Amino acid sequence: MRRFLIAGNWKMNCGPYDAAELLEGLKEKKAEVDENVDVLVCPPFVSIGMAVNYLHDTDIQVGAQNLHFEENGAYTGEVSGSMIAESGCNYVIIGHSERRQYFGETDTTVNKRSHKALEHKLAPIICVGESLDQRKSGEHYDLVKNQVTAALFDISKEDILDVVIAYEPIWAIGTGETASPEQAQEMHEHIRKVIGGLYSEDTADRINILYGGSMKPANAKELLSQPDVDGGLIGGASLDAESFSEIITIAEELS
Ligand SMILES: O=C[C@H](O)COP(=O)(O)O
Repeated sequence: MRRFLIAGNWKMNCGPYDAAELLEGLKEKKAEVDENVDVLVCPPFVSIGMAVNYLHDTDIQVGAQNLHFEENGAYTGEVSGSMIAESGCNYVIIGHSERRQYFGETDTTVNKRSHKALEHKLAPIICVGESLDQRKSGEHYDLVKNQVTAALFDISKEDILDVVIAYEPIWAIGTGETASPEQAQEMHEHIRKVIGGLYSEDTADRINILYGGSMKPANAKELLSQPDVDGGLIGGASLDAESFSEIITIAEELS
């Protein structure tokens, strides 16, 4: 039985002071969360330590937004999986389209990072999704299939159970334009079939597939009601304690 995962990706927002304010608001509204819903915030690296300390007495977990695929060494500006795990995180976002677009992330590095995350018992939230042009030209299903297949290369049948996939159509990220519930469901079902083909149907049934792209309280119910939508990876709306907690409440009501 899958549980909803409501994850906030803060992106490059909220240093420690702003993070404290945001988490204070979130704690007031949602320190306790229904047992069928997992809640996660992914602050920038500099705010992770503070968030972990701040949230230790709540049901809210903390994750990172990226990790390096090497263990340690001369990689100025990078942060390793062991450092993230040691900081108290249990999830890490990998392959977000913004990293693919601005920082040269490829399917190969997404796969390497996913292996490294799993090695450190961090659940990788692997992001996939198409651009508007790719959707218009009808290549979105193949593209997402290839992204998922490449990301999961050589991941064992045991480790796959800790992987989370986030479907984030690039055209819906930060644009206010959301995939319709039908579009989200179709792609999530497709992703589940791809995983079923790579592993087994039973395994695919156990994997959480999140939707990301302008999810907010006004559209969360419809999106989360789709049978293959198991939660959200939420950008803008996670920066507002009220909106984020409203989405959590919607998930609780649906679970
Ligand atoms: O990781 C989160 C996604 O990029 C969605 O961002 P958004 O909710 O601001 O559209």
